[in-house]
This record gives sequence, C-alpha cells and structure tokens, in this order.
Amino acid sequence: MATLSNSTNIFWQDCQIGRPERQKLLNQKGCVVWITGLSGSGKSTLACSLSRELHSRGKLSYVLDGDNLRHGLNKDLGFKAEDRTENIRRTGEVAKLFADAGLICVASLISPYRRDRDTCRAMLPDANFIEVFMNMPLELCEARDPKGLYKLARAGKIKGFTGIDDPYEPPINCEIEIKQENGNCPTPTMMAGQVVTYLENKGFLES
Ligand SMILES: Nc1ncnc2c1ncn2[C@@H]1O[C@H](COP(=O)(O)OS(=O)(=O)O)[C@@H](OP(=O)(O)O)[C@H]1O
Ligand SMILES: Nc1ncnc2c1ncn2[C@@H]1O[C@H](COP(=O)(O)OP(=O)(O)O)[C@@H](O)[C@H]1O
Repeated sequence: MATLSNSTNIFWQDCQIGRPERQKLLNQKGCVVWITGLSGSGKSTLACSLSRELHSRGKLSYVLDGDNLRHGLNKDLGFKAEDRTENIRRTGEVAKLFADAGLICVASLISPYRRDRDTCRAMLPDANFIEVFMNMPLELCEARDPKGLYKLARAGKIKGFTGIDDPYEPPINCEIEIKQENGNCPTPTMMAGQVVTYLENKGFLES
C-alpha cells in the first residue's frame, strides 16, 4: 500500500477562516483522543460515554470507531499488518481534519502497532494527540467476548486475531491509562470522567 505522496505541482490553499476562528466559535480546542486497546477492552464504550459527557457540556465531538470505518472508508482493508497500518494512517488523517475543524475527535481502534500510533501523533502538534490506553487484561476481554470473536479465534476459525495470534504493542508514554483498580474495571462514566478531567486541565474545553 503506497503511503508516500505521488502528486507533484501541488500547493497549499489557505482560507481566511481557520482553526482559531472555528475554535472561538465552538469555545473549545480541537484535538484527537486516540483510544487503543484489545478487542473487548472497552474502547467503543469509552468513546461513546466520552462523547455523551462532552455533549452534555456543550462540547462538539465526533467518534471515529474502527469497526464503523471498516464499513466505509476502510472497507477495502483486512487485518494483515500492512492493512492495519493503512487503516490507522487513513484514520489519523481524518482525525487530524476533525481536530482542524475544532472538534474533539475520539478515535477508537485497536491500533496494535506503536509505530502506527506514533505516525498519527506526528501528524498533529504533540499536545493535541491524547493517547488513551485501555489497559485491560486479555482474560477480561476474552471473558467479555461480546461478538464471540475470541471464541472463533481460539477455535482457529479467525486467523491473526489481536492478542491471540497477532501482536498488540502497548503504549510506552501514553497520556491516559485506564485500568482496573482492586480487580474492578471503572464504570463507563468513570472512564469518561478521567478523560474529561484531562481535557479540562489542559484547556481543551475552552477556546
Ligand atoms: N483479526 C482481527 N483482529 C482484531 N479485530 C478483528 C479481527 N477480525 C475482525 N475484527 C474486528 O475488527 C475490529 C477492529 O478493527 P480496527 O480497525 O480497530 O483494527 S486495527 O486497528 O486495524 O487493528 C474489532 O472490533 P473491537 O472489538 O471493537 O476492537 C473486531 O470486531
Ligand atoms: N467499564 C466497563 N464496565 C463493564 N463493562 C464494560 C466496560 N467497558 C466495556 N464493557 C463491556 O465490554 C464489552 C466490550 O466493550 P467494547 O466497548 O465493545 O470494547 P471494544 O470497543 O474495545 O471492543 C461490551 O459488552 C461492553 O458493554
């Protein structure tokens, strides 16, 4: 899959209304909240809970969910390493546009490779990429198995399933880690609260 530019003789077109004007209108700062973790770790649950909480505070967000993007923009991609890389690259580019629009873009994808997540981070000013690691044990994700995919993977009916026979590389320096406390997973509201507190403290919820 080609990721280098093949275009020549192209020029950047600027517009009078830019990111600062849009952010002022929305009274918030655009950013990307990138949620990574195993299947079943709670990425979509957090994304939806966070979007709901931001909405209730009058803040505009948009969720880019891996599963959903694979129904459209990324429907031509599978799960081999180069397809996952292209999946993350495209999503990173879209997330960057949403952040430039002034929105709080919440991307929830397994995004198993550290290098691919770092590529997305490098697309934005560093502070505007907030990596959230759903640090849930494989045993918990597998016990949840809401779609029955772990069961199929264990039975050898899905090949290359993340965490079973395909790698997941946990972040080294993420901004936020969501994990169990005393063997209990925080509720969706608590998980969203942890992210909202971060966004508030860093000034993203004002222009
Ligand atoms: N082989 C394999 N490995 C992992 N996941 C698989 C696979 N096949 C299908 N699925 C389903 O696809 C969802 C993950 O899509 P993503 O776009 O987030 O994956 S990735 O970031 O490109 O790795 C994932 O959704 P979540 O459970 O929400 O993570 C699965 O439902
Ligand atoms: N904080 C939580 N507490 C209890 N159950 C959760 C929590 N987060 C997610 N779940 C449940 O775990 C399952 C997987 O969550 P989901 O958000 O779909 O994960 P992912 O998007 O990472 O695959 C779902 O059935 C969901 O209801």
